[in-house]
Amino acid sequence: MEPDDVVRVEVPGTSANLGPGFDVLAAALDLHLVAATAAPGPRRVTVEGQGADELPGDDGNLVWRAFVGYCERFGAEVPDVGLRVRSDIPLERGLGSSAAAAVAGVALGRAVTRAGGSDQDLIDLAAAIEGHADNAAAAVLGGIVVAVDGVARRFDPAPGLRPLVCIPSERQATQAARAILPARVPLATAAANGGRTALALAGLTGLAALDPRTFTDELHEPARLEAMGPTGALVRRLRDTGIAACLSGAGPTVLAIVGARDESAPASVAELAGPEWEVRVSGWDRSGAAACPPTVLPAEA
Ligand SMILES: Nc1ncnc2c1ncn2[C@@H]1O[C@H](COP(=O)(O)OP(=O)(O)O)[C@@H](O)[C@H]1O
Ligand SMILES: N[C@@H](CCOP(=O)(O)O)C(=O)O
Repeated sequence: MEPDDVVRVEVPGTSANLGPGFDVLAAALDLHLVAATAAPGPRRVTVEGQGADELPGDDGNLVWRAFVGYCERFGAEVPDVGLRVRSDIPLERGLGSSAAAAVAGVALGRAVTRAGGSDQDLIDLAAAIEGHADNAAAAVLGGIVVAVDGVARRFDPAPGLRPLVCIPSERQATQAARAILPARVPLATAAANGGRTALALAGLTGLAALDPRTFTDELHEPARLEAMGPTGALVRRLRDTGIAACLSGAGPTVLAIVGARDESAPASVAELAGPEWEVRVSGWDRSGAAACPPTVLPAEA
C-alpha cells in the first residue's frame, strides 16, 4: 500500500443524553478519534493515544470489527489492510469512545470499499455493533442530534452556547452504568421527562432560551448520580449555581453548558469542580465523521 492509498476518517467524541434525553439526545464534541488504513503488518490495528496501553491490536479491536461489519453488511470483500487508530477520547468516561471507534470502522469501510450506504445506515450499523444510537448519530452527523426509532436528525447548536466537560480520573463502563437503572418509572415521571427533553433541545439549538432546570432527568440520572458520588455532588453544585449541567453519557464525566461569551465561566466551573477534575473547554463538532482525502495519519503530538 502506497501512502497515496491511505484512507482516513476523523470521528468526534460525543456526550449522550444531555440531561433528560436518555438514549435519544446527544452532542458531538471537538475531541476526536482518527483511523486510517495502513499496509498489513504483524498487528491488525496500531493503537495510539487514549487506550494505547490496553486496547487490542488484533482482529478483536472494535474499529476493525466495525470495518468488517460494514463489509459484510454491504457485500464487499474485506480489504487486507492494517489500521492505525489514534484517539483523544478518554475511555469509559461517558464521552462516546466506543461509539467513535464503531463509527470510525463503518465510515472507513464505506470510504475504502465505496460499497455505499447512507449516513443513517452507518448509524444503524454502528449502533447494532456498539449499542448506542444516540452517540452513533452524533458521531456520524455532528452537531446536536435526536435519534429514535431508527430516525436520526441533526440540529445546529445555538452559537451563544459552549460545552465544558469535567472529566474525573475514575472510569465507569457504560454496561455497568446501565445495569443499575430502574426497569420502570411512573407515567407522570416519563411525561415530565419528555417535556424537559423538548425544552432542553429547544434551548440547546437556540429555539428558546436555555433554562438550566430543563436539564433535570428522572430516568437515568438518579441511580447513576447516587452510584457515582463525586459526579453527583458536582452536578448538584453546578445546578445550585444556575449552570445547566448533567451527566455526560453514562458518566462519570459531567457536561456543563455555559454562555460562549462568558469568559469567567470555565474558571467558575473549574473552581466548583476542584483539582480532582480536568475541566476542558470544549467546542461543538459540527461536521461529524468525515472521510478525509488520502493522506498519512499525522504524527502523535
Ligand atoms: N480506539 C478504540 N479502539 C478500540 N476500541 C475502543 C476504542 N476506544 C474505545 N474502545 C472500546 O470501548 C470501550 C469503552 O466503551 P464504554 O464503556 O461504552 O465507554 P465510553 O464509550 O463512554 O468511553 C473500551 O473499553 C474499548 O473496548
Ligand atoms: N444513552 C447511553 C449513552 C452511553 O454513552 P457513553 O458515552 O457513556 O458510552 C446511556 O446513557 O447508557
